[in-house]
Amino acid sequence: MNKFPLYELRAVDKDFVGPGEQVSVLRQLTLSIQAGESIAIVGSSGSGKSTLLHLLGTLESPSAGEIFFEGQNLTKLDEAGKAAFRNRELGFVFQFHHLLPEFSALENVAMPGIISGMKRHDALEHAREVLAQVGLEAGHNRRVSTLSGGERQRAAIARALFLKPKVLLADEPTGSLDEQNGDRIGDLLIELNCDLGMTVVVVTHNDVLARKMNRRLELRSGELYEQAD
Ligand SMILES: Nc1ncnc2c1ncn2[C@@H]1O[C@H](COP(=O)(O)OP(=O)(O)OP(=O)(O)O)[C@@H](O)[C@H]1O
Repeated sequence: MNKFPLYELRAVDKDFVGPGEQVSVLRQLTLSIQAGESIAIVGSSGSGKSTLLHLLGTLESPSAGEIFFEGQNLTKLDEAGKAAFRNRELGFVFQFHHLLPEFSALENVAMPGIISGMKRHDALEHAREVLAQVGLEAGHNRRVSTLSGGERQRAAIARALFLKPKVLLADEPTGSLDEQNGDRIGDLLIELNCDLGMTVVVVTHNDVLARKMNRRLELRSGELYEQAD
């Protein structure tokens, strides 16, 4: 067991500097996330949910404070170090899936493996297994442009899982889906959390999805509040 929390945020600020003004989005955030938790980040539009997710994903850097991952100070990493960290530990899922429409689901899912130097045959083989894990075994040879919204989001989750990340960071993963498909994606995220012990952090406006997670953190006026059940 690692004695450190998975994530630890210490007095994190995030400001954006615009023309003539500075917007203070996150103020003095303190947060601990343990391995195996499932967390929803909620709050009104513009409250800084995506910004917080981007900080956890090292896609943005804090303006002040520090972010640790298993005791390692992420704030001290250079760009190459951050990229290596993201590849090794994180899977990302976004609202609009960001798959390549002209390639098959299988090729899209195998992409992180092929990019990281795996043999194409092995990458495709593993992609097949991961697609089965997300319930998309039947659609793997179809081009992404022919898949439904729910199927595309499953493929996107499979791609995020391909390199076996410890953490899945999802930004509005059900935002472009109807209620039923959104619900299924929420169940899938919980399955991955429970069955694989993967830590899941989702940013969402979807209350049903948020309630599936075991912790809900609400951003209000730049501060974080733990919501009670
Ligand atoms: N790169 C940036 N440059 C300047 N301002 C930014 C940048 N990214 C975010 N912001 C600002 O920070 C604030 C928080 O944005 P963020 O996208 O994190 O909110 P959110 O809670 O995810 O919103 P939504 O629910 O609408 O997606 C907003 O006022 C936004 O305009």
